[in-house]
Amino acid sequence: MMERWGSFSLREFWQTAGITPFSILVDRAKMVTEWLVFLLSWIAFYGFYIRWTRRKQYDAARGMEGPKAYPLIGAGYKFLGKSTPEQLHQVLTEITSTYRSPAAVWLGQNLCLFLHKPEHAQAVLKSNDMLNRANFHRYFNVNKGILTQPAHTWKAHRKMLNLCFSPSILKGFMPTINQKSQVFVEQLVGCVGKPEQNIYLEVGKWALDTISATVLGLDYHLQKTDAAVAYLKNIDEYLTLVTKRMATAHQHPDLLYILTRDFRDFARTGKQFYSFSSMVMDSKKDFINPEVMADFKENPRKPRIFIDMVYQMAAADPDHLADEDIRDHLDEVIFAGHDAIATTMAYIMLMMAMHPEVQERVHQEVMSVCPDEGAEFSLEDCNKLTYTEMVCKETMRLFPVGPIIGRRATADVSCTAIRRFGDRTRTGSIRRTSCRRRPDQRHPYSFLPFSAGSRNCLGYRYAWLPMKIMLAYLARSYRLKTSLTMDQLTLQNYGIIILRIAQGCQVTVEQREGSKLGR
Ligand code: HEM
Repeated sequence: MMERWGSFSLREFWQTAGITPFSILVDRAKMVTEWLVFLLSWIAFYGFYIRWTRRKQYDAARGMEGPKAYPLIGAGYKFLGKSTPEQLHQVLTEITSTYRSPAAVWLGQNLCLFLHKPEHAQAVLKSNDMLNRANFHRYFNVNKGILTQPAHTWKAHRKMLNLCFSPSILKGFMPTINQKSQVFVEQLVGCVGKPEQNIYLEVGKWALDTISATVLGLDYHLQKTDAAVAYLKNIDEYLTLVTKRMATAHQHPDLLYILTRDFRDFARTGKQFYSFSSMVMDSKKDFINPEVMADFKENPRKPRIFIDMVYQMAAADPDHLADEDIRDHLDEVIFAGHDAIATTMAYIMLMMAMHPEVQERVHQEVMSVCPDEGAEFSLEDCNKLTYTEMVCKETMRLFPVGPIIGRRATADVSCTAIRRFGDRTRTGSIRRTSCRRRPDQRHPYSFLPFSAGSRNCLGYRYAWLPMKIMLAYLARSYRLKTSLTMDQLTLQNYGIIILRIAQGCQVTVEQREGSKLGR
């Protein structure tokens, strides 16, 4: 009701006095109620929509074990405040050790199934409807290479890139792999007699040097210079930021992430991460000459080293394989290749240092196959190193560098114990294995260090060569020791897909009697 004093209304009088009149309060309450009704209807509608479009997933998850899920957040609270690699490892281990496979974990409104039974892993890895990587790979910000591509573009590329690790190519790598391992043991003389130290960086340099000189065909002599040190040191910071983002819900949307301080650090470390592939692409700039192009055209199925094959694919299909895509292919193989080999080798060395009797047996085997310190190992020699291979496998069983394989279903897939799960369901498969059974009684999918199925590790045949050869060179000339024990090791999970031992490769290095290295 408006009473007027001359030309001055009562409402204006109250407002001048700083008091809100009752009629205005009623107006506001009405407005707030209208907004609340709108918001609640919208939430109800959205909830109904989610429930309806994901009804298959809700059906599938019913009856499965898993942490309690709440509306909107699902079981996301499990990751609350758990954003460091150690904490992430603990959460993931807790989930897989508490709930039976397949365990249903709702992350927000997305259903993630954790499978850790060999039969379940087999059903997933053999299925043609499970060839897409899980969504969390997007946080690495590299998504057009062979490792991350969606299945429809990946298939043709993988068919070509399989040729890069054919027997004839691997045979051709042997002198370089030997030479790089020889450099490693020569450099290790510098660590003899020093107190216990983490030599992970040295192992990383060896791995990157070997990958560059073979898979990329470019020898930068990375163990003799510091050219790769910044790249290698940057990796953990980059992966820590990716891990934090994955475990922090409000950092998921790109629009919010770019406002954070972490984004600035991610951009900086990302630049360093891509610096290696930039150097490689610069080195290859003048590579595509008419002669090379003619060879690409005439021999499209000829086995070539990885980098040449990528350039051949780009020449054949320039519209779909631009410079950016070439860079992603290179970044992914450089990272997937060197990091997996370096971490696995570091753990094998640590395990040998912890188990002297095992180390002595490896030494004996190497000496029985190729005792001369200057002599190279052949492919036949490598095949004879059976005990050495068992030591590598046991280390990979205990510390698989890729502990989780994340895949996304594009159609219904059924496993023995999984009823059905539909589009957009994510599957995290944690590999836990048992060594108690006799090898012939074990399920073939109970030990998968390189995964299995058509999207398994591209470089698994190659990986065995540098690992066995470096280990043989090492065991021939050195003895490693450590004060660490198994229960002191701290496990970390980076970016959900990478397992690390926080202590790296903390050892003392002793030169064996009779070794002439550095003398
Ligand atoms: C000890 C050494 C290695 C281990 C334990 C390892 C393990 C793995 C695992 C578990 C995967 C995931 C497979 C899946 O999703 O099913 C993978 C993928 C891959 N690895 Fe390896 N890897 C190693 C060395 C290498 C090397 C040396 C290279 C290259 C030179 C390489 C290149 C790749 C690539 C390109 C993929 C993606 C394959 C695709 O998506 O088609 N890896 N690796």
